[in-house]
Parts: sequence; structure tokens; C-alpha cells
Amino acid sequence: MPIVGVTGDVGAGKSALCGELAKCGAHVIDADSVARALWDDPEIRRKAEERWGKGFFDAPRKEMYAKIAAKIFGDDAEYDFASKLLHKKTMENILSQARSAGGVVVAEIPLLYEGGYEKLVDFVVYAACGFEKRVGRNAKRSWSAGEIERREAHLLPREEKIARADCLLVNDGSEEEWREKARSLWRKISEGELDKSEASC
Ligand SMILES: CC(C)(COP(=O)(O)OP(=O)(O)OC[C@H]1O[C@@H](n2cnc3c(N)ncnc32)[C@H](O)[C@@H]1O)[C@@H](O)C(=O)NCCC(=O)NCCS
Ligand SMILES: Nc1ncnc2c1ncn2[C@@H]1O[C@H](COP(=O)(O)OP(=O)(O)OP(=O)(O)O)[C@@H](O)[C@H]1O
Repeated sequence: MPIVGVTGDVGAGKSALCGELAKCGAHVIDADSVARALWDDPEIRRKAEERWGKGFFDAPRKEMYAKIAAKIFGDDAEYDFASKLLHKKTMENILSQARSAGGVVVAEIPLLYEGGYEKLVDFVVYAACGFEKRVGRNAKRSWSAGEIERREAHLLPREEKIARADCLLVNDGSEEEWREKARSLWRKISEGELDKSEASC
């Protein structure tokens, strides 16, 4: 069975798409969760504490992630440090989960192209959504337009990634319409109809 990679714009609806694919029966692997959990890895923590100071991680989980986000997203050197620390282990973990999973595997990987995860997957779906819509939708998790821009500043241009992806799905309608696009994608995956030569799925 092929591994389908899902990437896309920050806050575009990747998780919502993958949530619906999971309901359809896909085994979904979430790279964000894998990478976040790695901040508990003793070797990673030791290296980060050497750089950021002992006690840096002594905070409740939500606060700790916010501290890491503040540390890395506004500073290229810290961002590169964190990326080098996390990508190899994130990739190994995704690969091992994919190998032991049965059936159709869908891997949600925001940094699929930036982190070199492309080689793990057989087919790439790009979830896209216009900036203004994303600002509105992500406000409920207290993300400002600036937070979306701060994260996206580290990513490759979306046009380049859309051109490289095998399939573009645009989340410009209602949540139900987005779920229907997920179900339609699922039908194509499970019927073996995904075709890299198609411009769109
Ligand atoms: C900094 C952290 C702790 C912030 O956690 P937070 O709960 O705020 O965000 P979460 O992990 O849920 O990510 C939400 C979204 O932010 C964007 N994002 C996450 N990491 C990055 C990154 N390194 N570069 C750009 N955007 C990113 C993605 O669109 C992602 O889907 C966390 O994002 C992290 O550890 N990121 C670095 C690890 C990484 O490379 N993750 C992506 C794996 S492909
Ligand atoms: N079609 C839609 N209409 C309204 N809200 C939506 C729609 N699709 C997604 N959302 C909302 O937009 C927000 C972002 O969606 P989601 O978390 O799925 O995006 P994401 O691409 O996974 O984000 P991230 O980059 O953090 O991984 C969520 O609050 C979600 O409920």
C-alpha cells in the first residue's frame, strides 16, 4: 500500500483532512505530534539545555511548547539548531510507524519538502487555503496573522510546493465540504486510483 503524505499551508486544514481520512479507515501518522514528543527525548533535551539553559523545559507542557516556539520561530540560527535536532529522529519514527501499520498509511507532514521527508512517501497531497481565511479560522486557537507568517517565513514558497505535489486540495468552503473532499480522496486511495500524472485529485 502506498504512503500518502499530506502537507500544505500553515493552518490550512491538514489535520481536519487527516481526521476524516482516519474515520474512513486510514492509519494516520502526525509528524507534529512525533516532533513535539521528541522534546522529551533525553538526548534532545540535553543538547537543547546546553544551548538554551538548564531549566528551560521546566514548565507545564503548553507553556513549554510556547517557549520553544518563541525561541525558534523568530530566530534563524535557533530554528536551524532545532531542525537539525529533530528531523532525523522524526523521520525514523514516522518510518517505523509506517512499517508496522497495516492498510493505508497517511502521514501529515507540514515540513514534507523542507525537512526532506518527500522520500518517505509515494504520493503528496497539498492542502491549500487563502491567507485571510486561515487567519479567521485559526483565531480560535489564538493564532494571530503574525503567528502564521512567523511560521511560514521558514517554509519554501507555497507555489513551489504546489508545483511539486501530486495533488492540490483547496479548503475554501465549509467544514463539511472539506470533509467531503477527504472522503473523495479516500475513495481514490482505497480504489487504487491515485495517479501521479493527474494534476488534481
Ligand atoms: C515549536 C513547537 C513546540 C510549537 O508547538 P505548537 O503546539 O505551537 O505547534 P504544532 O507543533 O502543533 O505545529 C502547528 C503547526 O505549526 C507549523 N510548524 C510546526 N513546526 C514548524 C517548523 N519547524 N517550521 C514551520 N512551521 C512549523 C506547522 O504548520 C504545524 O502544523 C513545535 O511546533 C515543534 O516542536 N516544532 C519543531 C519541530 C518540527 O520540525 N515539526 C514539524 C515536523 S514535520
Ligand atoms: N472548511 C473549514 N471551515 C472552517 N474552519 C475550518 C475549515 N477547515 C479547517 N477549519 C479550522 O481551521 C483551523 C485549522 O485547521 P487544521 O488544524 O486542520 O489545520 P492544519 O493545516 O492542520 O494546521 P497546522 O498547520 O497547525 O497543522 C481549525 O480550527 C479547524 O477547525
